[in-house]
Amino acid sequence: MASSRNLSRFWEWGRKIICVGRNYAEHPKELKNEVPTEPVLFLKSPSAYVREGAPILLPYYTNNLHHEVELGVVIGKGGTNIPQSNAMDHVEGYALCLDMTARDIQDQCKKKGLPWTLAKAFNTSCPVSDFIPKETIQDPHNVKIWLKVNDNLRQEGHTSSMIFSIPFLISYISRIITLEEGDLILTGTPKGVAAVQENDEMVAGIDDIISMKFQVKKQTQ
Ligand SMILES: CC(=O)CC(=O)C(=O)O
Ligand SMILES: [Mg+2]
Repeated sequence: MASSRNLSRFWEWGRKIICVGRNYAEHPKELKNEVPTEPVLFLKSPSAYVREGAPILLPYYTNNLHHEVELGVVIGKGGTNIPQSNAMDHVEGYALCLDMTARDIQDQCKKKGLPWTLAKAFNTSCPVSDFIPKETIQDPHNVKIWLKVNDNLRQEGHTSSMIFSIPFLISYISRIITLEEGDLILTGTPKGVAAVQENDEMVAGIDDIISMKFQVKKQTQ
């Protein structure tokens, strides 16, 4: 029994969104980044959450907004220094997520040694599906995540290709940042990231377990 409160609308809790980068070797390779030997972590703000029915907004300062489809892990029981051996007891469920990324801004930040906040943490940068109860996904390291843009398949990856497993990530993160009920961990994206334009329609899914649809719109000032 992980949670005392109902996490089926975890995005309304306003908790942390902790993202893992470069967790599928093929993705850092396609961006000519090094494959990590330790998890790469960054955060999104709770205002990054957006749900089906509302648009993903193109930030006014980017010309290259990329999609990254990812498996999200919803934390049900918080903790610090969580051992890998019981890390899965802290999981309440999952969600399909997009880590929307202003790639041109991220490239500039990397060159200047600046943080990725503008590239990764802007409003609507974290579209999420409905909550998926833990029992629905027997093995989170054995599902396919996919994303289509205007009906063209762009990303298709298998969670068995993650470099760092979910128990390892929970344990690693909790030694640095205390995990709380309602936190969301994005576990990294497989290859195939690419740009979206205004009015593009993205449909993403986890096998045939869940799918979600979002449209991209220009931000009106
Ligand atoms: C280079 C990145 O943007 C890393 C990232 O977010 C990922 O999922 O990998
Ligand atoms: Mg990502």
